[in-house]
Amino acid sequence: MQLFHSCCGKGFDGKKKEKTEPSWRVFSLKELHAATNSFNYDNKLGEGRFGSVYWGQLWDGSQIAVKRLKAWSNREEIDFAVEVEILARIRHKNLLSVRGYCAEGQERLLVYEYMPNLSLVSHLHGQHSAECLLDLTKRMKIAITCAQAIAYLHHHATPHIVHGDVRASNVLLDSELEARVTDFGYGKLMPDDAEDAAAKAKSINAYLSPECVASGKESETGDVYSFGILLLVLVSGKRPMERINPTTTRGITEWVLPLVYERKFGEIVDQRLSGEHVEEKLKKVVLVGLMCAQTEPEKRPTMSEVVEMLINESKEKITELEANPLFKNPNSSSENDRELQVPEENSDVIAEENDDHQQQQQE
Ligand SMILES: Nc1ncnc2c1ncn2[C@@H]1O[C@H](COP(=O)(O)OP(=O)(O)OP(=O)(O)O)[C@@H](O)[C@H]1O
Repeated sequence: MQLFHSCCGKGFDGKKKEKTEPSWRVFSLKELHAATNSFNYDNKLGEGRFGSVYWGQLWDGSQIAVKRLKAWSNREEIDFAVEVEILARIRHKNLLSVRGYCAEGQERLLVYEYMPNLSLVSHLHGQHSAECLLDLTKRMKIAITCAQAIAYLHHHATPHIVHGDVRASNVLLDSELEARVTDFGYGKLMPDDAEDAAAKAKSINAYLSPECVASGKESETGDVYSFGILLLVLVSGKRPMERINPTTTRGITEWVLPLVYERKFGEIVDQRLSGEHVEEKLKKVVLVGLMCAQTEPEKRPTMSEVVEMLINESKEKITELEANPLFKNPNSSSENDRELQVPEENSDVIAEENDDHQQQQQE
């Protein structure tokens, strides 16, 4: 199908795009085979719910990541192309947009710019974690720029987009360790049979809000909840769900909240970072993370408000934030009991990032 072969440099409506903005285009299967050494196992970067990702290099030397989608072959080429084009038009400096796609025969592939520093997960818990490349400044910047990227999807993109899968493995890092949020808008692209698999995977996703788990539906407030968990993971270096004994797991909010009641912020902060200054700065991130991860969706801030809270440097703001009833110890007041849901004990799975497969690939 040649539908969009002539679209390079133009939007769907035919208007010229900014010259400086990298444009999307259609790739041929032959070109992607050549770039990835025929999807060689050695080129494989990892595997997610929707397929495997391969590193590749184009004829001009540029590096790409190619996501080879599984179970999409029944998706009509034209529907697929239209949906990809909508996603490809979403541009923000902290979003990793689709650079192009390939739809030939049974194959459906998405092409992205290659991110040499992989994902946030590999820096917090994976192959880069020992190097501790993410200092305080970088973590603060990642928190703010990710919030801005998601706020852009919610409030400024046309159409507005619910990310639906905000988590550390979907925050990729470029050569400067700057964040690029990826994997947004997949809900629209998915065929029905893949949706079931996705729903299953999501039911064990520790980033997912209680109402999204219950309804199976994505929402902006659900994204805010997931972003709250992401902030807590970023500050603490902990996983979103940890096994505390052979039969019990504990969600990150369940661990953080009692420490916040006692104002023991130093114990929450990743021990690889140290010092008073670090604790003070990251305190705000912890508080904002908990505000986002409240059980009741209507009590969560919007992503624009989250951005505002994160960039505001004033001490008064932090004091104001800290005075929120949410951070009062329920044992010292019967009112305003815990607003945050303490995740139920789960003896079946450690609902982590689904990143075990990823780490196996990378280590
Ligand atoms: N553009 C990219 N540059 C570098 N690595 C990438 C890129 N895109 C994906 N990866 C890596 O490929 C692996 C698989 O990514 P993928 O997005 O398919 O799954 P995931 O995000 O880990 O899981 P899920 O699909 O369930 O959200 C991950 O290790 C990810 O870090």
